[in-house]
Amino acid sequence: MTIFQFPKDFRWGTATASYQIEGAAQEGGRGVSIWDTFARTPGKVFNGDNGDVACDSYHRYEEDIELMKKLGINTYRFSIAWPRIIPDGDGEINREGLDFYVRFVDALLEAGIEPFLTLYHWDLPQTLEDDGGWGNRRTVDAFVKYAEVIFKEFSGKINFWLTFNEPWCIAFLSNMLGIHAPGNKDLQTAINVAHGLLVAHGKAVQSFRRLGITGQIGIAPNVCWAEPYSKSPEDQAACDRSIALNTDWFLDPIYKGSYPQFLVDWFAEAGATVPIQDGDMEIISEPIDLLGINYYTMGINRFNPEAGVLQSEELNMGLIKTDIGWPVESRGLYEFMHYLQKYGNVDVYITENGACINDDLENGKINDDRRISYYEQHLAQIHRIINDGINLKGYMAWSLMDNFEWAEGYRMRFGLVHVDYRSLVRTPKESFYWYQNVIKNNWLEIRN
Ligand SMILES: CCOCCOc1ccc(-c2cn(C[C@@H]3NC[C@@H](O)[C@H]3O)nn2)cc1
Repeated sequence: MTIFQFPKDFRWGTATASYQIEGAAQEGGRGVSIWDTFARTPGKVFNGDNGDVACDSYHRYEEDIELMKKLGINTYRFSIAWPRIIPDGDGEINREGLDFYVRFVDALLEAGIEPFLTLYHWDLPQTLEDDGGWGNRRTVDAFVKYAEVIFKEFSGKINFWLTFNEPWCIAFLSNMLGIHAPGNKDLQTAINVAHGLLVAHGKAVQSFRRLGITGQIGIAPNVCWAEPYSKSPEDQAACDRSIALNTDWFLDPIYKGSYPQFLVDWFAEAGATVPIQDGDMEIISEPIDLLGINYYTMGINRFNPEAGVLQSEELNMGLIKTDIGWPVESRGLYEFMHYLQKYGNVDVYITENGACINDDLENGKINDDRRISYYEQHLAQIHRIINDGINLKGYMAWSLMDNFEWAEGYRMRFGLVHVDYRSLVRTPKESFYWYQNVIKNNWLEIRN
């Protein structure tokens, strides 16, 4: 038996997102988001699933908070649906939508749970996408208007703020690969989206400072850690490109005020350029207070000129995989956190980490041992990272409950709590009780 003791002020939490859990898509004055549109486009989402009902957390959030209290978390990461606040994107404020989140945040605080808010977790008002989306400065200005409404409403109640969740997914997964909403498949569009969201991030941080909003603000990139298949420079360079597109492409502008030149040059070869306007980089590099890091898996990559715009191919190395097909390899989290130190020993929270394990109910229980094993491995690496002196301040498991997993619909389950999507009955899995014990003890026991 090995015991890993965590720091006494370490934050333990779980994470969700508005479109994935709320449902009530046509209630409370909510407007249409790009995910409502994308999910209704034939062939985009498995089984034609959508977020119309999801986990019905819009109506069941008090039940969800009871589960959080039972779990013992002190931090809960969630997102606000922009289309509930300003339904057409940049017009009138929908007070009914704002009041829903006021009730929710007050209930979290009443339960002694710290709200950890993501302003944008992918549900862009469709009206803005129709007018060019993140590549149009109208959307940038609309985001700042939306953010300022939330800042003013929740200053003093919320102390942890994230502008964007997984900017690589927003820009490249959704606009170069076309796998997520809005489904574009164009490199220049993706680069325009990435730049637009970065300018929006910077302007929102400037507003946050100007308005004197309480707490700390940052952004939550998702990690792509990759190690070379061989010692060849070509394989290492392929890994460098993959890692940098998820991380450096966004964090270099924020922390250094410029894009990583080797990738700018790489994209120029492909005929794509960054639409930088005067003053943009100064705006983007407005200092932030924290980083959220989302880690799921890592790859062994090699150079392959046929492997997409980055010419970086991830190989199947025969590792154990989760049910969504991602290799279970916690070592990448440790390696990435040391890679991240090039931006300084900044305050970091793991804002997403978890396993897609599709175990179902058996005799009223869900024996998701594979999820427990995944968490054991990753929390052991978290302890190792802290022990190395890295400022890792907290951990939020993805996810509190099974939910709408984007293009995979409801077939892929990441939750510590099982959701029956017909009855909406929530059932804590064995991993819930395992995590409950880790939180209660504030230590991890690795079984022999
Ligand atoms: C076949 C080619 O494939 C290219 C990569 O395609 C993907 C798809 C999906 C992801 C992905 C999904 N998640 C989990 C979510 N994070 C945010 C939260 O909302 C979770 O639901 N993280 N990354 C990455 C890459």
